[in-house]
Amino acid sequence: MRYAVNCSLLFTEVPLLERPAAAADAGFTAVEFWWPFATSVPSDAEVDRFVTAVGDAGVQLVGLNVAAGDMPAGDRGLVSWPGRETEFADTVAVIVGIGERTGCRAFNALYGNRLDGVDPQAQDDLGAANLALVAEAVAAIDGTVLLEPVSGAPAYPLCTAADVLAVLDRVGAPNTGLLADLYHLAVNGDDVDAVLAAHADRIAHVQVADAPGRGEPGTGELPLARQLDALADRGYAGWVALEYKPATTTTEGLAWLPREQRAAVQPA
Ligand SMILES: O=C(O)C(=O)CO
Repeated sequence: MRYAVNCSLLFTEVPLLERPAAAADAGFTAVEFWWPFATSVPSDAEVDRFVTAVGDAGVQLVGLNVAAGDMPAGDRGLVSWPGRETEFADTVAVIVGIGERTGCRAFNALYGNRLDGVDPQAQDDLGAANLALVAEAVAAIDGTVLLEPVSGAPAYPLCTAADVLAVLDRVGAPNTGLLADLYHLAVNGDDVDAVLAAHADRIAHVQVADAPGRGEPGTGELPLARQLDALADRGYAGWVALEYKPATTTTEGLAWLPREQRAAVQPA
């Protein structure tokens, strides 16, 4: 497996711009981030600092979340949020620029919560249009748009792999894929083994955490090692990102993954 580490949930002991170097020190060569800026359209200087932090650390950025609103307040994406279309288009332009400069090619576009008083059909119509927009934009850099089922967000409508695949089928863009977060899928009650068996070819990125608790593998009850083996057997050769909340410290929590398995090379 080719592992990457999510620097929005791990290495939070140090400031965000120091995390790529912390990941490199721990033996990783690939990182991913949730949207790393306070606003959907950061200044050029903020983008420069982020790109420089990744480059100076010598790690590869292999996944980046598109701006998703105020995540600590509960927002989970702008894709299906009427009234924020211009902001979404502007932030897409920023991710394309970051992709050009870093080589990042996978962009996780969180779909967005259902909104009080807004017709779900209208949200889904906008969601399809915005996903088509971001897919077309990142196609220019050979990028892929990831769509993810999320747990712990009661108003987020995409809970299962089937929910995500139905949206992607509607969008119809070739450069989209399922982000199979094995934790979110399991917590939402999806049949993860069946998803991996039926849809390995549509999985463009994988994330792992154990459940309950969203801690590192081994802290819960999920059969993650077996499921990753099943994915490999079915030809999945993409990234597996560690996207969990370390039970104690990041370093202690990494004991489950021997250092020699942390470095990765880019999948062909
Ligand atoms: O909101 C979450 O839990 C996520 O995994 C975002 O990517």
